[in-house]
Amino acid sequence: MNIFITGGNGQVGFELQRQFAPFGTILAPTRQELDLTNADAVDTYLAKHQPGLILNAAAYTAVDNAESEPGQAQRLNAELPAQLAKYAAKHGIPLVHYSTDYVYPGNGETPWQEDSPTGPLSVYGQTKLEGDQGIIESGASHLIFRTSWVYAARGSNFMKTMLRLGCERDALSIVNDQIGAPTAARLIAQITALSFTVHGSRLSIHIPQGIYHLAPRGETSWHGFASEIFSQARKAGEALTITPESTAGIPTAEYPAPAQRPLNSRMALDKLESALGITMPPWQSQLVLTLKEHLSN
Ligand SMILES: NC(=O)C1=CN([C@@H]2O[C@H](COP(=O)(O)OP(=O)(O)OC[C@H]3O[C@@H](n4cnc5c(N)ncnc54)[C@H](OP(=O)(O)O)[C@@H]3O)[C@@H](O)[C@H]2O)C=CC1
Ligand SMILES: Cc1cn([C@H]2C[C@H](O)[C@@H](COP(=O)(O)OP(=O)(O)O[C@H]3O[C@@H](C)C(=O)[C@@H](O)[C@H]3O)O2)c(=O)[nH]c1=O
Repeated sequence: MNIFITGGNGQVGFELQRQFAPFGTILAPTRQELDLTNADAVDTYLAKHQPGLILNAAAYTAVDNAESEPGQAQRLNAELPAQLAKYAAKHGIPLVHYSTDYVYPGNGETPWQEDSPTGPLSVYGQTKLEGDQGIIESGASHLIFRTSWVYAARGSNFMKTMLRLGCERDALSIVNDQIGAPTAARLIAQITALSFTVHGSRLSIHIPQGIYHLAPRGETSWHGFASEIFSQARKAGEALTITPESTAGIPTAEYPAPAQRPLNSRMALDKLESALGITMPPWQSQLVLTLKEHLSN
């Protein structure tokens, strides 16, 4: 069976390639091989390769740039998922898609449920929400995993930015009033694989289809995440110029950016945990693993 992974070179896509390799032939074309902004090229690719499963890990993830490039974000985050879902529905194959905490409005302190009212604050969040809606409306067999604050040993992410700045700077100011859960890309791929069963040469979704929050347990701020990165990196022997005392927590208002971020990115995990019969690990334990992989590269 052909397993079509979009965004296979990204943080989540790369981990999906590793997780799903035992289950079929991985097709993960690079941007040069298949430009996903070209809808006709995507249709031609699907017709040629006839995948038995689609894992859509491609997205326009540059949150600030999306404000000035809404057309690109719309194509990647809204139209592409709907296009893939239309194909999946027509051919009776499952589709997995990844969405974000940025679809929620960010008010209050209560964790969002999967059916909480949405209210994106940014072009990125709005286009991602439209992607979710396009999949649900398509009638395809699907899983939509809403995750948050993704990081990995590869790609560009907050952990790697902090490790770089932590070796270059004496002091850093980091927002401490946006609260959420940093999620390792590897965990996302592992949970995705756990959601499938093997039937002969085919894979099928074995939990009820729909939207699931996918994040580790616990919560922190970006400042808390940075502090844990610095603390674990120091323990692992990294020569950092930054110290815990020189890392200041600041309100979002003091870190102006083109796109507004939600303050409350807490996401309830009960639906995923009960569907899979698991307890998600604490976010700190995932950082240990990812940092170890990064430092060994
Ligand atoms: N990063 C995060 O913090 C979060 C991410 N998510 C969601 O998780 C999913 C995966 O995110 P993540 O792995 O971090 O994303 P990345 O930004 O790491 O990867 C995105 C991938 O999409 C590919 N891509 C983008 N545009 C095109 C294009 N025109 N043609 C072909 N490929 C393209 C990129 O290709 P190339 O390698 O060539 O750039 C890259 O491989 C996304 O749906 C995202 O919205 C949800 C919550 C948090
Ligand atoms: C580098 C830096 C960032 N920050 C803040 C900015 C921002 O509020 C926060 C995180 O920075 P980032 O640029 O990683 O933020 P951002 O790109 O908004 O991260 C988001 O990406 C998309 C794709 C998602 O779906 C979200 O879940 C989330 O992970 O840290 C500081 O306060 N100080 C700093 O020195």
